Amino acid sequence: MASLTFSLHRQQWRAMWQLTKPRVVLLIVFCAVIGMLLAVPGRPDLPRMLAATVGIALVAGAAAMINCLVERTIDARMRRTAWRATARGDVSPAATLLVALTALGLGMALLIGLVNALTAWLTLATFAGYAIVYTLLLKPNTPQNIVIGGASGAMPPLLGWVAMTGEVSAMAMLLFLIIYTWTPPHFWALALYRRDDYQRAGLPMLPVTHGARFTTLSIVLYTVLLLAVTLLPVALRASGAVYLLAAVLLGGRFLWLAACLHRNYADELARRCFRWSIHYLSWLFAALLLDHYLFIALRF
Ligand code: HEM
Ligand SMILES: CC(C)=CCC/C(C)=C/CC/C(C)=C/COP(=O)(O)OP(=O)(O)O
Repeated sequence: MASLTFSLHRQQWRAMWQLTKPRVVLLIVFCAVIGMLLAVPGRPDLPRMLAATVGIALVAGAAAMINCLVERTIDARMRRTAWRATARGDVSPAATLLVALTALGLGMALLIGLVNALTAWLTLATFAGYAIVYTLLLKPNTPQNIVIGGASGAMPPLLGWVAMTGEVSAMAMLLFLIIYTWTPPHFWALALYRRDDYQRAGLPMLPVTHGARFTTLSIVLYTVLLLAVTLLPVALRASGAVYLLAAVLLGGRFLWLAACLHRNYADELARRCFRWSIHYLSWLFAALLLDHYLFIALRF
């Protein structure tokens, strides 16, 4: 097995890297790091933070690789994913499994050895939630797949928080709740303009099972819920005016796009909505952090 890994060509390593879904993992890690920084009032413990960041990134990348491995036949049937090395057969399942398990092992070792046990076990549960529960059980069987499975995608800021404090707090759960309610509009916007892919692959995504009209309405409702949830940190006095302004402006644009999509569906608009979901989450978390540091600076 070991010689298998080392005999991979440079091109195959590049393909393996793509299987980790690097851009998704980047945003996951960004949210985890913000969870870490929000958890501590002053200067964070940098070595612990670095170990937690690399550990979470390795486990998240491993989860994405297992997802690509399990879904290689389905991926081959979809235009969006047919290029993946697992779907094309450019890397063998055994090599993919070995690299993923190595990343998982390294990530867990870092979390257990240099962070804390609670973070390590919660990260492992998140791995299992995505790579096994979502990928194997939920995704092929129910249109609520991402509503339930979204729980694993929502874990990163909570993991970051626990990495720095060793415990789960109300604010950590609130950060989880923000990503949890963000996930359905994020994914359904993409599933709408990719519905032919999902139909061909035989996956019961909401636009395939319930049609575009029901899906756009669901996006609007979840976006309203998201806007409400993002106001909770202010209601609980954990965040201030800068964050409030960002949450209202960013959420307002998300809701406006969702409403336009529901009123007048077009694939291009769904694509814009999906792209905005990513910018939205990035800016919202950046605003949480800015607000946190402004609060500290003004207090002293
Ligand atoms: C179960 C929950 C989720 C589902 C089902 C989902 C689904 C998807 C899908 C299908 C794509 C397209 C990927 C591609 O074309 O390669 C995507 C892209 C993306 N997702 Fe998600 N996602 C989820 C959670 C998350 C989370 C938690 C984050 C980050 C915090 C995230 C960030 C992104 C980013 C940044 C992209 C763009 C990737 C690129 O441009 O290559 N997603 N998502
Ligand atoms: C911290 C940690 C261990 C996190 C693991 C959780 C994780 C990687 C969540 C990402 C969610 C994601 C990439 C969904 C893609 O949906 P999909 O798999 O349906 O998309 P696809 O059709 O592109 O494969």
